[in-house]
Amino acid sequence: QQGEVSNTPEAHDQSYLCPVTVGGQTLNLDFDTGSADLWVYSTLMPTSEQRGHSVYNPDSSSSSNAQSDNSWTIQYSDGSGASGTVYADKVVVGSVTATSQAVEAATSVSSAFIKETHNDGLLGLAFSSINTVQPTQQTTFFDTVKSTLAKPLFTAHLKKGAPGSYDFGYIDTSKYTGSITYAHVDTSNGLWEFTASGYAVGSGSTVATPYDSIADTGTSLLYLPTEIVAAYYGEVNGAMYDSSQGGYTVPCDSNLPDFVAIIGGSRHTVPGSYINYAPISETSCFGGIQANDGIGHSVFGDVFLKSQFVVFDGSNSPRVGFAKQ
Ligand SMILES: COc1ccc(CN)cc1O
Repeated sequence: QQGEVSNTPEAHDQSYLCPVTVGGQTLNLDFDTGSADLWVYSTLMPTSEQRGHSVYNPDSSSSSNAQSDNSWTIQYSDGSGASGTVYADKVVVGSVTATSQAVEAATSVSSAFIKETHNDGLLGLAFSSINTVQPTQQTTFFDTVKSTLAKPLFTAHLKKGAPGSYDFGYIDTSKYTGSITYAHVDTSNGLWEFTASGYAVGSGSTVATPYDSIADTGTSLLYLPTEIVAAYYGEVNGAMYDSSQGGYTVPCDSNLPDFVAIIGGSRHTVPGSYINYAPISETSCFGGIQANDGIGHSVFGDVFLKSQFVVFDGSNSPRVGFAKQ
């Protein structure tokens, strides 16, 4: 099988949500290549926390089966989290169907999620080795359906301020220009982890330096080594590290330089305008490039990914591919 589902950006392209049917009930989920749990808002949560969301009601699904011995709890790098119980149910993404997918029904979610009123949960697309269900670890939607897909891959086509798509099982050549360049993925941390080999700022010269990175659709910004971040903002008049904001800010009227990442031996360019992420005040804007301190690797999040067509190849030698949109 193969299929396509649309994604729609939240404000500032902070996240991208896709309609998914779970036991015949449609929820809008954040597809996250940085985690491996499919969890949903549910009727098991306090009613007040459900308000404004579409929720999964396992009792009203004719295809749900409680996995009563299993539970889950997840913490994300931004400090948010959720926990709950587990059901097996039918999950449909576009036209791709998992007849019995582990659906992690939330009993509790952290305040950061409650604030995202259109987000009804996450669909993890990292490797199942980091799924949090205990005592019996479960597979991601992609791993559940992979053997039934025409090709064992999915693609991400995220756009700046406009709907895009995720495709499963095929590469739509109309969604990119030029060629796709691939980088080998190291799956030992359960992530789409690769090594970028250099960078350039604007029209500046290319600096060859390897940096361990992940492709993460569930992270909004582009997190890079501190020396690369300093080199970038060193080219921006009025840029500053503002500890009260927790990162670099730029004047909102800046003409920001492009950022070029060298991956798979090719140049992949983020337009400077994508690096003006969101206004903080009348004149100050939060930078879309921030330091990766404390994360342990660089994170190619939506600020970068929305300039690319990205292939997540789950074959026996996993790799990520990037092409210009
Ligand atoms: C609070 O919102 C989120 C927290 C964590 C992730 C996964 N990186 C996605 C979210 O939308």
